[in-house]
Amino acid sequence: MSLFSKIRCALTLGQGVLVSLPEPKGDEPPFALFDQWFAAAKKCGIVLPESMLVSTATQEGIPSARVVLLKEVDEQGFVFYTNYGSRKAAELDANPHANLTFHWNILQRQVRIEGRVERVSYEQSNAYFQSRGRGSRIGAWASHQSHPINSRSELEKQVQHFQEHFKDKEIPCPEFWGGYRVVPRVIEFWQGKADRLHDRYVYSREDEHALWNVTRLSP
Ligand SMILES: Cc1cc2nc3c(=O)[nH]c(=O)nc-3n(C[C@H](O)[C@H](O)[C@H](O)COP(=O)(O)O)c2cc1C
Ligand SMILES: Cc1ncc(COP(=O)(O)O)c(C=O)c1O
Repeated sequence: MSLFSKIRCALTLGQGVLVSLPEPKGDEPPFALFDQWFAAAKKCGIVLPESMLVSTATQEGIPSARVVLLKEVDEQGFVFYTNYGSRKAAELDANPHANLTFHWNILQRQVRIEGRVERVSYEQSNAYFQSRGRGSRIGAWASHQSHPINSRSELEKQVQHFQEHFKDKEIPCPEFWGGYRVVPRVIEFWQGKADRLHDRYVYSREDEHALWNVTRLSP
């Protein structure tokens, strides 16, 4: 084992390369395992463990991907917040399917999630929006995300405009900003192991009312 691997094992208390994934049982849902891995990622010092790659595609199947932050997760799905006028939103409106990919480097873990996508309610978006700092709330109003802008000063003018507009007032969540929930149909857990002989388990279900199946995949 290389020095780097030894340091990594020490830092992560042997999670990752040293510990095999427990054999999953029959039709057990994958959420408990996701929670366990996410908690481990938060504990081991990874910067922004909640960052994930969101891949979308146009109706013609042309893909695009970008990093966003996971803000809520439960058995209903995985929620991130964004601008409903952005490129990703246009792609999701036309083709409501996405893939989420987490890579927790030091733990040698990857999780890939596939599923249909729906918008969360305005109430849910507003509840999250109100938890953000005032600057980020103004920023959301000021930015036409993914649209061309002539200069930074144009953006700053927009910021100033909304600072004045909302001076001493509550800042509501804009109708053009909110959450998307990815309702998982497939979740793959990948645990890096020595000699590239990794553990891979893929959980899948026909739809969100069906039971989960789990299968081991070759590395
Ligand atoms: C670490 C990190 C976290 C980010 N989190 C978000 C996020 O939660 N929501 C968001 O809209 N953009 C987020 N961004 C910006 C996106 O990567 C992207 O630039 C933006 O959403 C526009 O993407 P689009 O043009 O494909 O729609 C984040 C970027 C980074 C690097
Ligand atoms: C443009 C944009 N929107 C939303 C977010 C979500 O994060 P937060 O709500 O913590 O600002 C980010 C995070 O980087 C971001 O860059």
